[in-house]
Amino acid sequence: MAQQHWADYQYEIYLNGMAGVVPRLPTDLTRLEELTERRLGAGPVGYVAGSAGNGSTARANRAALERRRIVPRMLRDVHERDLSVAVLGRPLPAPLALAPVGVLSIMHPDAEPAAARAAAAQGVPFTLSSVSSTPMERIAEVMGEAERWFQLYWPKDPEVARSFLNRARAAGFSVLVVTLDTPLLAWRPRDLDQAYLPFLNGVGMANYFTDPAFKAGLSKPVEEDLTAAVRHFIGLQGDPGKTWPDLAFLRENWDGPVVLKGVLHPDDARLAAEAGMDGVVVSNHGGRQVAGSVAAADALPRVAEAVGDRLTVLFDSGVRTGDDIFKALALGARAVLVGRPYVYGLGLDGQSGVEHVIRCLLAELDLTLALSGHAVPGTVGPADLVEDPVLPGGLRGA
Ligand SMILES: Cc1cc2nc3c(=O)[nH]c(=O)nc-3n(C[C@H](O)[C@H](O)[C@H](O)COP(=O)(O)O)c2cc1C
Ligand SMILES: O=C(O)C(=O)c1ccccc1
Repeated sequence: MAQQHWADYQYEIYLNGMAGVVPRLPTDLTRLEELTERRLGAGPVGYVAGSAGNGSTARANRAALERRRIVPRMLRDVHERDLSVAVLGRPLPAPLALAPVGVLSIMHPDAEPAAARAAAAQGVPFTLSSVSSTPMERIAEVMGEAERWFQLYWPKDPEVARSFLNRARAAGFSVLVVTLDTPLLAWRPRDLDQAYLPFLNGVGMANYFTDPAFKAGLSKPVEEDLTAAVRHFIGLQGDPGKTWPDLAFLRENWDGPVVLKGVLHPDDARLAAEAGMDGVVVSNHGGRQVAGSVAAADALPRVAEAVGDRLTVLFDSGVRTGDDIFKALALGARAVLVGRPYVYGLGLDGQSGVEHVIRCLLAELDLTLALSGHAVPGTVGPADLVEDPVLPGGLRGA
């Protein structure tokens, strides 16, 4: 893969400025949420920006990253840099993938295909949610050969689960990301206060409504009884009865890498390794599930220490800037997933908004590496960080 010079986005922006053109979206991605709040409808924005309980987990995610500070090193020849990494046997141009986010059609009519095209254009993996507004086969069409991962919400009916896995395989998805932290939806006040949940109107059901095994469980076609079809989805979706031995099903039905998303405890990471999994995503679902949960960045070093030599450790929840990615690498992640920022980019400017978000994150990461004395991600480690003694978690960066 040709090495990409991510920091060139900085030059490109200044050069465009000489022609009187400034970026359509802010380059400080922490500003995207506020812009989205102003420009998009209250229901969709509340659903995307909202989190569990009083929002303390989402704030803690930011605080745990902000509290850690980079200690730059000088005079280390950072002239030539290469951000590429191998993740689960896949060569990636940088330690970044787009996180699985459901129902993207509420943010932009171009929905998942726009985000998938943006990821493909930048060479970054796109992770398709089970609960997408576009069927997985359509994503395969728009992505061509580009790297794509499939996120499974493990349905109760094993025939539907098997069918999803077979379809994802046939559609060229390489890595299976199985989300464990959402067997039920948490208490989410912003959605509850507006009584807003997109999939109750059938939005985000594309994979289900095109699935033969799912449709076999309906007494009438979806077009004739949408309410019954949605009720069937709710009955299947999430299974709080599952336990670790059930993971054998995944190994039997997926021959590529399997990653468990939503692992926070080092003992769960060890159980994942014992179950023959290939990786974990240290994540608290962007603060959307357990209110009061440990911040994802605080859980990361202990998980990396427990299984870093056996499993691929990925990270998400709270990444907003290139220096956040640097910090996650230093805390033991091989690569990070980003959620809301790309969804805001999509909502504000479609495919080019998503590309802007990817390019900002990676330009900033490239420059942060260079200015901190690193030419490649692999040399970043715990010695590059200190914990800010004057910033107790939670006081800043919410
Ligand atoms: C609107 C929204 C929908 C999401 N849908 C899914 C989903 O369908 N499957 C999943 O595994 N995670 C889902 N997530 C969680 C993301 O994959 C990811 O863990 C989280 O967004 C990371 O935190 P961040 O938004 O702070 O980057 C969703 C997150 C958001 C914001
Ligand atoms: O809202 C979410 O965080 C999420 O993961 C989800 C769960 C069910 C359906 C759609 C999205």
